[in-house]
Amino acid sequence: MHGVLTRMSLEPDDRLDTALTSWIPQQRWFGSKGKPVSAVRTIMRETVVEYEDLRVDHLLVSVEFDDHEPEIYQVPLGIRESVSDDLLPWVVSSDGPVVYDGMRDPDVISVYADQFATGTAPREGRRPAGTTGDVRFRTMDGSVIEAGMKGRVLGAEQSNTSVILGNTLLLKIFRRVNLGINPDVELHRALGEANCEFVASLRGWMEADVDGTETTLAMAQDFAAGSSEGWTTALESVKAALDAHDVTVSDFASESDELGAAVAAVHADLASSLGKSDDSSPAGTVAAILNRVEEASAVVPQLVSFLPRIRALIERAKSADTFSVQRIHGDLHLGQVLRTQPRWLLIDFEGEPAKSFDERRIPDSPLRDVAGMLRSFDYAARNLLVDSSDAAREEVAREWVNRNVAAFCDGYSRVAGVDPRDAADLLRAYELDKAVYEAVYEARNRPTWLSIPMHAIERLVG
Ligand SMILES: Nc1ncnc2c1ncn2[C@@H]1O[C@H](COP(=O)(O)OP(=O)(O)O)[C@@H](O)[C@H]1O
Ligand SMILES: O=P(O)(O)O[C@H]1O[C@H](CO)[C@@H](O[C@H]2O[C@H](CO)[C@@H](O)[C@H](O)[C@H]2O)[C@H](O)[C@H]1O
Repeated sequence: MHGVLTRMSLEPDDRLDTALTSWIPQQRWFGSKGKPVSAVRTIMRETVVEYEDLRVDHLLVSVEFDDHEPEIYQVPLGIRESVSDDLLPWVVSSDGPVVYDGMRDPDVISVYADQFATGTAPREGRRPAGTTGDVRFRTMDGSVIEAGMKGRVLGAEQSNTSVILGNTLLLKIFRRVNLGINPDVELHRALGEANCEFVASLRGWMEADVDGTETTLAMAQDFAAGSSEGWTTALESVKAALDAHDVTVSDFASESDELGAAVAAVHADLASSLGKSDDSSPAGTVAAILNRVEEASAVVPQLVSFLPRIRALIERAKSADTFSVQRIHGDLHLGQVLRTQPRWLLIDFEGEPAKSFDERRIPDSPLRDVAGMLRSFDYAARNLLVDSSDAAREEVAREWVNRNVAAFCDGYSRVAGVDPRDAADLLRAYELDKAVYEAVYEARNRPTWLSIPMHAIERLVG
């Protein structure tokens, strides 16, 4: 263990809770978009440091709703008398001292970096406040995290907030906090034990006991400097193909083949570290998929007319052969893979944000991850066409998808020894499940992209 945060006396702060009630729902990482928040209640508040012009408070808040269970979110806050213009977009409240999203301030990021590296010892000129708190910083055996690293928040915000420290580490603060060990830490640790070369090494994590349960708050792993996101490189290839009306001009197929091989290797390592069972029956899996589809129809009414055909597809998948289940990635898509010079890396093993940790730990078929990637090839090709109805471009997009799906499955089969296309009905059921999940995601977050999964659902149900 390398350090503890210090705790300030926990004065109730109703005004801050009120400000957070309107601020949190506007954040990209807020998972329950569209559901009205009734209140925000601070459940843990620890002052990390307090010195002349900056105080850093680490907050866990319970976001409450009228019609469903509360959700816990993590909000590292910077507090200053006044802030520079670049921090203005991140202000939570300026009623008194200015309270803002600390992850946008390099000084606040340095405070966290130092807590990771140096434990309780404050840097010169910084005065820790209060008594010892509950947040703990852990490092993997043999990993050294140096003090004094500077950091910056990584580009676009996603489900969580990631910061690059010293160009060597990536520190990800989980925004939605579920009680327990985050699967991202759990699976990275298991893959490290299996010496898997297709993930970045886990170096450390931050945790606290929340409601008496050891709970992951953040994780630090090697930063793959100079890597490119699979989504970005795939889009470049699609764009070149569409412009030239030729899928071979900027060929992505060899990348897709290597990616398939990398995903199969990660699946093999997860199975060797955490086990696998070979005779799962499809009945439970497909029943769960149908259940999700029916729930999703309440959020996306356009799904209702597809329900009879969806039920027929699910019925066919029920009679599929038994299949293997094991721990998998759970939310695999082109935004979850990084191309480094020698190889692809898989990132973000958190699983599907909408599921509880217990649900994410249920062993599942590797076909779910394969289906996630197949859906992502379709996304890459189609998102450039959402506003057009040009048949020739649509044809090129379709060819691009077919070519890359085939290459991915070829690469996967070569390493896994089984071809995912041989389990066609189950694979289709998993693709449908993902497309329905995406329809809900797009309806809530990017309604102009809803047509992408809706087209796929239409195609999948035939
Ligand atoms: N180890 C890494 N090295 C370099 N960049 C990374 C690494 N891990 C993640 N990233 C970048 O950070 C972004 C967010 O990471 P991710 O784990 O997917 O977070 P989130 O849970 O917020 O989706 C990724 O899209 C990728 O660009
Ligand atoms: O933020 P996460 O990585 O946890 O994933 C969520 O957001 C993704 C979008 O950022 C969403 O992915 C969908 O859009 C991607 C393109 O932006 C595409 O590559 C994926 O195939 C598609 O599913 C993901 O579903 C959601 O969980």
